Amino acid sequence: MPTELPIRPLSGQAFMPFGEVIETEPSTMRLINGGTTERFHALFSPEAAGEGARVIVNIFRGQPRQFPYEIGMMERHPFGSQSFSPLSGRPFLVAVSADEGGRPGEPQVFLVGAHQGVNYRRNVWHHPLMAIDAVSDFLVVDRDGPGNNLEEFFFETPYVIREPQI
Ligand SMILES: NC(=O)N[C@@H](O)C(=O)O
Ligand code: NI
Repeated sequence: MPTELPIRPLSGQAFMPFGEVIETEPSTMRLINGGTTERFHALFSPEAAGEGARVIVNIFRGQPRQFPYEIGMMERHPFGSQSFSPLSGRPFLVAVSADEGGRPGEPQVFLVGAHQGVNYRRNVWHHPLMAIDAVSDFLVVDRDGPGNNLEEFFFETPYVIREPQI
């Protein structure tokens, strides 16, 4: 029987072990362009490890997940970070896990607001993109280069999440 996972509110604190929340955090703001622009500075630093690696910027167009949704697997990218910033003005879901002896522990699921993004630090277990409600575009900053940058783990018994209340 799949274990149901709660969907938690996202905060920088709660997400700290896994990466960064990309948002207009007041403490990061500095005025530029003669005071006409607020720069929320250095929210995270992309990681791209290995000879010949580079940071790249992509757009992912995600199909909405149907609920109840089974989280049957997690993945991680050993050579680089990966960030998702919504371009369609809709919230989305992320699931992350601590590493437990080389496999993901029980996932933690967060609802990410339409004006927030997340950056998964290098080698952090996460579930692939989970768009909700409608086809949604995301600006994705991650790593390109030689080597296999994808490790997947399939759970013996999937977890399940219900439709988030938005
Ligand atoms: N495979 C791919 O580029 N996407 C995943 O890494 C993901 O986290 O969505
Ligand atoms: Ni990924």
